[in-house]
Amino acid sequence: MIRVGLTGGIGAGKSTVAKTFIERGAYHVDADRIAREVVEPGTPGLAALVEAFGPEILAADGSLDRPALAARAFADPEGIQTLNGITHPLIGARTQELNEAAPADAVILHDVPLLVEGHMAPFYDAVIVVHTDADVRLDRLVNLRGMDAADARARIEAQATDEQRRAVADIWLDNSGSPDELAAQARRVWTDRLIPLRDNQLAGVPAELPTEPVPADPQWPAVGTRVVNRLWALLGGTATAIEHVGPTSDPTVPAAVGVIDARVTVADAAAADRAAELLSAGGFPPLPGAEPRVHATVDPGRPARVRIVVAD
Ligand SMILES: CC(C)(COP(=O)(O)OP(=O)(O)OC[C@H]1O[C@@H](n2cnc3c(N)ncnc32)[C@H](O)[C@@H]1O)[C@@H](O)C(=O)NCCC(=O)NCCS
Ligand SMILES: Nc1ncnc2c1ncn2[C@@H]1O[C@H](COP(=O)(O)OP(=O)(O)OP(=O)(O)O)[C@@H](O)[C@H]1O
Repeated sequence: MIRVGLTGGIGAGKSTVAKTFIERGAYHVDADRIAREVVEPGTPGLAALVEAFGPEILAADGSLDRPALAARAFADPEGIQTLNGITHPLIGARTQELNEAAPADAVILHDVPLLVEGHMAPFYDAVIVVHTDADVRLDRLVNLRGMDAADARARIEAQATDEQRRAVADIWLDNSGSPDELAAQARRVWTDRLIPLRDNQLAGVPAELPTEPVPADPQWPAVGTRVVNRLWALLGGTATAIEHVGPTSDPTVPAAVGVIDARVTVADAAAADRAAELLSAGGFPPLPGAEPRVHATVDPGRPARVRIVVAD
């Protein structure tokens, strides 16, 4: 199974991308839907919201009056913090249950608006960001969805910036064209990236690494940072240091083979064995034909090789 995070600012077009993947068999875990489940009538989540925001957030039938809560919660940063403090742990727990129920060959699509805000990017095999400029989103939310303009603005303000999303995006989908164009991009990502990634992970083999030098890519340091962050998420305390090394980490090289090389330092041989297991389970199986303790990614779109070294 692989876990793919899908995110984007409010109204960016995540639904179009999710629909395209679901039609192709993705196992959809939808944070907005879970957010509704955990505050249904009779839940501890709804009781906690009423205690924090008052009984005015309830409709006549006892269910949550969502616009009433939105008006209170998004009015100031403390309100947002209170809302998130109540709902996010409940959403996290339910998400975990759904992930555990996914079949072994699943492409789990975690549709989560606040992925960047929650610092969750390193916990996915791939992060997809759907991008639309904020002024276009505001226009669509107000004119196509009938959303209150002040509410839409407040949510955009409460969310991550484009720059923060770009920093974590393994795949960037631009939705400034038509919905059909966005769906076409999503179909290519599914076929050319996600399915090979999933199949490699199931087979326990890395994606083929390039061998020919190419002109230096200014994105290499940023990709290196993402790979290092992913490795920390996989290895945690098993590693003592994780670094982007080799030619793609050197901003002065004019050309290099486009592979992100990472070095994972561990304290002893037992930790090296543990790191190897964690890497294999997390999408970095051993690289066939290489010396022991050299692994490589299953992702064909982000070539990366990892060497585990035991500290002197
Ligand atoms: C305040 C609530 C009741 C308003 O409900 P409403 O039906 O108007 O919106 P809905 O839940 O469909 O969310 C629509 C979009 O608003 C944005 N949004 C929702 N909650 C938040 C938040 N806490 N911070 C920033 N943006 C948010 C997201 O882009 C989301 O996709 C609701 O959004 C809520 O319970 N939010 C807290 C849970 C949460 O953070 N959900 C986001 C996914 S984890
Ligand atoms: N390329 C597009 N051109 C015109 N309208 C679009 C386009 N993409 C999406 N929309 C419209 O913009 C609105 C927001 O799109 P959508 O619901 O897909 O975004 P979303 O990211 O899923 O939203 P949310 O953050 O609320 O979950 C919808 O009304 C949708 O029909």
